[in-house]
Amino acid sequence: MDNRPIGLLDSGVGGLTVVREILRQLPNEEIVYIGDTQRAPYGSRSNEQITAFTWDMVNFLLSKNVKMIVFACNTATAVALDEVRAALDIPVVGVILSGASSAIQKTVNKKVGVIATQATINSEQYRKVIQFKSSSVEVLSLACPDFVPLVESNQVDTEAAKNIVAETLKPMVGKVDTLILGCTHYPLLRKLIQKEMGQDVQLIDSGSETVRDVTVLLNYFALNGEERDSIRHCFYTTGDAGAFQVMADRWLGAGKIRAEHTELSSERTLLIATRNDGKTQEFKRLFEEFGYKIKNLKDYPELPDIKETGMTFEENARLKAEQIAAITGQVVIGDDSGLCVDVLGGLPGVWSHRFAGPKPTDEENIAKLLHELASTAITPERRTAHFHTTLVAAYPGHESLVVEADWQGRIGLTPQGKNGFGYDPIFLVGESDRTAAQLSAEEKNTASHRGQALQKLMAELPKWLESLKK
Ligand SMILES: O=P(O)(O)OP(=O)(O)OP(=O)(O)OC[C@H]1O[C@@H](n2cnc3c(O)ncnc32)[C@H](O)[C@@H]1O
Ligand SMILES: [Mg+2]
Repeated sequence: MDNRPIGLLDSGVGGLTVVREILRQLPNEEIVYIGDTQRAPYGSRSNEQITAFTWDMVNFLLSKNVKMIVFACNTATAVALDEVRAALDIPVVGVILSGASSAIQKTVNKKVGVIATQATINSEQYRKVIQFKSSSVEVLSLACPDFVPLVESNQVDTEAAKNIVAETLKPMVGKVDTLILGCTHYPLLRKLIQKEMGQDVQLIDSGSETVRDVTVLLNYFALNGEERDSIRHCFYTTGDAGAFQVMADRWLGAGKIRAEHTELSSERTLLIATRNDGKTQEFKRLFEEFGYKIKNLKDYPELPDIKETGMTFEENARLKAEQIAAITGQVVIGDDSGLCVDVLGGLPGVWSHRFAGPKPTDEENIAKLLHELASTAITPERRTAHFHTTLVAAYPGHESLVVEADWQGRIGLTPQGKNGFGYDPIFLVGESDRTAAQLSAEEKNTASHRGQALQKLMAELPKWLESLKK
């Protein structure tokens, strides 16, 4: 027995259709619900944003001590479920598998339709699951981007809703005998959808199918709640609590639950232990994609200068990250990077910044390097080099997370290009004759040592951040 609540997340009010089933089928379970109404709809957002927002909701639910998380949102399931599930040690359930399985059981003519948001359709998750389980079933998919806004703005009973549903479903009508409502908002439009598709078409509510899986998991992991009087459900929205309440009253019955407004800490801020503006600019763009804001040491003038006394990139990155984390008590990302030229045995390497002296300009470092290579390395084959980045995420009292990446290229004969920083004007990328300083910021970030290292960091960071709570 376990009386902790079940956490449900959704981009808005759609997940209430799952709540209704939980209240009906699992009366001993307490619910904590978070709807990110403020940032809905999710369906037309990028995968990076959907994943970042989903993590905001997951972290919120974890702070409420939930025993299981239900993604009551197809879009979040399609895009972020696997990542979240791998990172957490409580059960995490999504809506897609259950809806797909039910459709396979119910179709007679083996033609199943899926209507969902653009992101869910793009992910092809329903098609993949259905055809993996039963390759003879044909799947017809249709994105309905206008449906969620209709529901979120409480317009389901209007003439406009009727017209939009009719117009949108045209390509689906007459083609299937079973239709998956692949978005938890859509059951709120059920009557209109049924009318348009015809009474013979079976509509599958993927959310309510999911509750069956929740029941199985509660039994399997012995997580069922006891019968008790003190059950208090908590419903939170990042948008307007009043508007959410109207939808909840209508869908669950008047006065069944009380909605509260909450903020999600979406402006997650990470401190990067650097004073280098060029690097900071790159980190800013890269981290923004994942929903993080960043600060650097210039935002904290009182912090000491950390001496880079290490002999390796990792030692230096650890020095910066771990010392600043110890002082500030927060998560800090440290980075040490540099240019390693093969014919110089890897120099300037960890000394890249101070290659030409204690406080050189980028031009002085470049001039010194070109001078070193002038006599020994004339042919392009003798001028091979790579940039290296080691990234360290540190938090006091915890093992740091370390990742690294290289970017291969050659050293040019003269500086070319104005973008980037440091040695970029003489770094010919790969086998090309363009320098890193001739690439746009996007081009550089996609390929560079720092961009690649950050991709690796982001793959592991959620799990590592989670481990800090233990
Ligand atoms: O220690 P912080 O404050 O982070 O700033 P820093 O400039 O000293 O940073 P590093 O110790 O990592 O030294 C990296 C040097 O290597 C060079 N470098 C690193 N990444 C580069 C890139 O993407 N493009 C060009 N040069 C780069 C550049 O000269 C940097 O100053
Ligand atoms: Mg440095």
